[in-house]
Amino acid sequence: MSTGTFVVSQPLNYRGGSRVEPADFSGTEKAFEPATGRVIATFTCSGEKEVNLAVQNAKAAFKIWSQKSGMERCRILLEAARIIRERTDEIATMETINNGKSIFEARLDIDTSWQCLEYYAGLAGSMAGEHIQLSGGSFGYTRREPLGVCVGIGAWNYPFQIACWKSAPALACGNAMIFKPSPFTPVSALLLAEIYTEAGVPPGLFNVVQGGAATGQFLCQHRDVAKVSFTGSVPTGTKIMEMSAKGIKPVTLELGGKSPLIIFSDCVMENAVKGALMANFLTQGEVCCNGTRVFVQKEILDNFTEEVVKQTQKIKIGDPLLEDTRMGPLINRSHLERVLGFVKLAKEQGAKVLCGGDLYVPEDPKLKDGYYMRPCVLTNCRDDMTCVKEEIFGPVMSILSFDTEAEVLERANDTTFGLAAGVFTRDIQRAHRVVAELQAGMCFINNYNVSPVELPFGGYKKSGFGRENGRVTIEYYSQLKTVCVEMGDVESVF
Ligand SMILES: NC(=O)c1ccc[n+]([C@@H]2O[C@H](COP(=O)([O-])OP(=O)(O)OC[C@H]3O[C@@H](n4cnc5c(N)ncnc54)[C@H](O)[C@@H]3O)[C@@H](O)[C@H]2O)c1
Ligand SMILES: C[N+](C)(C)CCCC=O
Repeated sequence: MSTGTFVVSQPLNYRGGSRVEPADFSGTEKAFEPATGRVIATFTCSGEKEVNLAVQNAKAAFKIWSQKSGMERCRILLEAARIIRERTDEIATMETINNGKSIFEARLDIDTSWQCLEYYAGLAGSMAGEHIQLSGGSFGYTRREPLGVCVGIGAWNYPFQIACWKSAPALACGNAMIFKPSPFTPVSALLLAEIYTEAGVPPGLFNVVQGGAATGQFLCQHRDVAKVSFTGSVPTGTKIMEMSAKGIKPVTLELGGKSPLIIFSDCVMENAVKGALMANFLTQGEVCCNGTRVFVQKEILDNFTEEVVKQTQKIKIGDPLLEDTRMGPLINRSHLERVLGFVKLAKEQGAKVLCGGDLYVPEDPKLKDGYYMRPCVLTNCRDDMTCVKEEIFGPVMSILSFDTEAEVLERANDTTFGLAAGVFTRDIQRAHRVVAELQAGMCFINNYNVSPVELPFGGYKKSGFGRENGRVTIEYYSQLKTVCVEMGDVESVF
């Protein structure tokens, strides 16, 4: 498959074990190939009737799936993980075409997707309650039970990975899931649905409904939906929480960020520079946990900045399906304009552009309508500038200088977000002291944006709550039942 050739011809909803056209609709959407600006799919957004049908199917599948033993679920999830791994190139290609990220990166995303299924397959077999001895031979025990039909709502930056990070723990715990991708990236979740079916899940256990806000609302408000796991922006997260509050439904919110990356003067400079690039330019900077506020200790500011700019200018931008491309186009035209607008405002507010921050037009004529920009490094930044306070969600790094540990900690924490943070230093005591003070759910020491699925991921403050990945996520997709067993006679107080 090459850039500029793919079109979607099959239905994009998945219900009861196969692709279907929605029973009704609440509008239409177009999905693009960001590399060329071409429309690759025009699809109908699901209405209330389609959402009801998806819930009915999920409920029927839940009855079968929740009765299976953990080991039975484990085997099916392992088979799905195996198929994803085997089809990595095909899935990554689809992701690259619809999202714009480089094929090199998309393959890494698919790796953390099948690894997530493997990890929760392992936990499915070992999920267990407790036995508690009581007086007189009586006892109690706890059962970890599934919630029922869970809804997953995804963002467009990691379409396949988000679907896996939500569905793997949900299914491992015995739940069914209805997943709604972002209307910008509707394609790859269908591959996951087909893979689950091929691996042996009951029809209806994992369904895909397409659409935007209206479809999402039908899902969140449905009385038979037990839980909502959402990845997206803070404003939408607020609405999801309000809707869930009305139904007393548990929610997981994976929201935005404006994370600090702190570079102390005793760092290994080469690693710190690589870390800053990893923290800012993966997926064209469209990453929730990016460390976009790069605080650099004064003594090394000039050396660090010079090296970061040099490495940023070397990033190969272009056709994301080419093996040597490391930065593709942004998700769509309006987002590209928004990101360029942030750079313009940063300049007006006194920041200095050291490189990039402008449109990039690749030489290949088929890419001329794509949404490319050069990655940008800003200096002369102050904490009160818009580029330092707001989530840009594009390839824009803001460099700030600092003197002392106490000062940088105060400035790093001075934000309503709290998704991630990073520290580069050779001083092991300082590294741990600093991360203990950072108000962020995901902290990195001497690296950034790596994502082993064994580690819980999620935010503090307005970046959300609940976790994805790691053992703890089992608690977000299950509920605890306590059973108290009397072995003697009832001693009534009446
Ligand atoms: N913390 C994380 O793990 C994580 C990961 C990726 C992206 N993000 C965040 O996501 C944002 C970018 O993604 P986006 O632009 O797709 O976010 P968004 O909030 O616009 O949309 C996210 C999803 O919510 C749906 N939606 C929109 N309105 C809705 C409503 N009223 N009810 C129900 N569903 C609704 C959308 O259709 C989409 O599927 C950024 O802020 C980024 O930081 C967070
Ligand atoms: C895989 N990363 C880079 C840690 C991103 C996780 C999801 C955030 O947008």
